[in-house]
Amino acid sequence: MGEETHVSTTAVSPETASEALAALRWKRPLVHCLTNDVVANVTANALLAAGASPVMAHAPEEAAVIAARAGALLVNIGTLTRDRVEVMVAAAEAARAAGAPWVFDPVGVGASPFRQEAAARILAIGPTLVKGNAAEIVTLATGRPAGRGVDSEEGESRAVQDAAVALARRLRCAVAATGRVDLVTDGVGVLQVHNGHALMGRITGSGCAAGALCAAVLGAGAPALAGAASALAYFGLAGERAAAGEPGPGMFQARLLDELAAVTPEDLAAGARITA
Ligand SMILES: Nc1ncnc2c1ncn2[C@@H]1O[C@H](COP(=O)(O)OP(=O)(O)OP(=O)(O)O)[C@@H](O)[C@H]1O
Ligand SMILES: Cc1ncsc1CCO
Ligand SMILES: [Mg+2]
Repeated sequence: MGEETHVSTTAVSPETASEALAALRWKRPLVHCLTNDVVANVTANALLAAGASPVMAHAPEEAAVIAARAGALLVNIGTLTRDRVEVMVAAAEAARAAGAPWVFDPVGVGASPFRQEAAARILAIGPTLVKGNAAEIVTLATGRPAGRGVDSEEGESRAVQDAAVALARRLRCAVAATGRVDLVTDGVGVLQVHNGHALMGRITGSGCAAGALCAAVLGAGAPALAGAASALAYFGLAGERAAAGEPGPGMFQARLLDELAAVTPEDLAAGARITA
C-alpha cells in the first residue's frame, strides 16, 4: 500500500457531527444489538443515554425478524458460540435485505481460528461499517492475528491506516480503527478523530459502546464515513468530559453515561476534533 492511499479530501466538519447527533436525538432509532455477555448492559445504557432505543435479542426464533424491523443492527463477536454465529448470519442477512445499516465489531478476532472463521462468514454478508480496535482491524486486513485476547496492543502507525484502507477497499464498506486517535476510512478518504481520553481504554466495553453508537448514528440516517466519525467524536467528547477531575474507572464509567446524555449537538459542534 503506497503513499497515494491517503486522500485528504473527505473533510467532516464539527457541524456535520452536530447534525448527526441532532438526528439521533430526533429519530431515536431502534438499535438491535447482538453483542457480548460482558457489555450488554453498559451498551444498552450507552444507547439510551445517547438518545437511541436498544433491543438485545439473540433467539434464533426472532433475531432476523427484529433485525429487519430495526433502524440498525450491531453484530459483536465478543462472546461467541457456534449457535450465535448462525443467529448473527441470519440477522445480518435480514438487515441487509431490509436496507438497514449494520455494524460489525470483530472483538478479539485474532484470539482463535473460530473467531476468524466466523468473522469471515459474517463479513461476506456486506456490513455498512466494520469498527474494531487497531489490532482487530490489522488481523482482518492481513489474516494474521494481532493483539492478545480482546485487547489491542497495536500502536498508532502507518500500518494500521494501511490495514484499514485495504480492508475498506476489499469489503467495499467503511472501516473504523479505534485507539488514542480513531481512524475512519471508506477506502478512499481517511478521517482522524482526536477526541477521547486514556481512561476509555481502562474500562471494558468502551469499544463495544463505540460500535453501538456508530450503529445508532447510521440508523438515524447518517452516511457511513461521516456517521462513524461523528459517533466516535461524540463518544470521545463525552469521555473527555467524564474524565474531568480524574475519577477512577468505576466512577468514570458512570460519568461517561451521564456525559453521553449531557452532550448537546451544540457542544459537539464546539468540541468535535475531526481532521482529514
Ligand atoms: N488512549 C486513548 N486516548 C483517547 N481515547 C481513547 C484511548 N484509548 C481508547 N480510546 C477511545 O475509547 C474507545 C474504545 O477504543 P479501544 O480501541 O480501547 O476499543 P476496544 O479495545 O475495542 O475496547 P473494549 O474491548 O474494551 O470494548 C474509542 O472511542 C477510542 O477513541
Ligand atoms: C473482556 C471481554 N471478553 C470477551 S468480550 C469482552 C468485552 C470487551 O470487548
Ligand atoms: Mg472492541
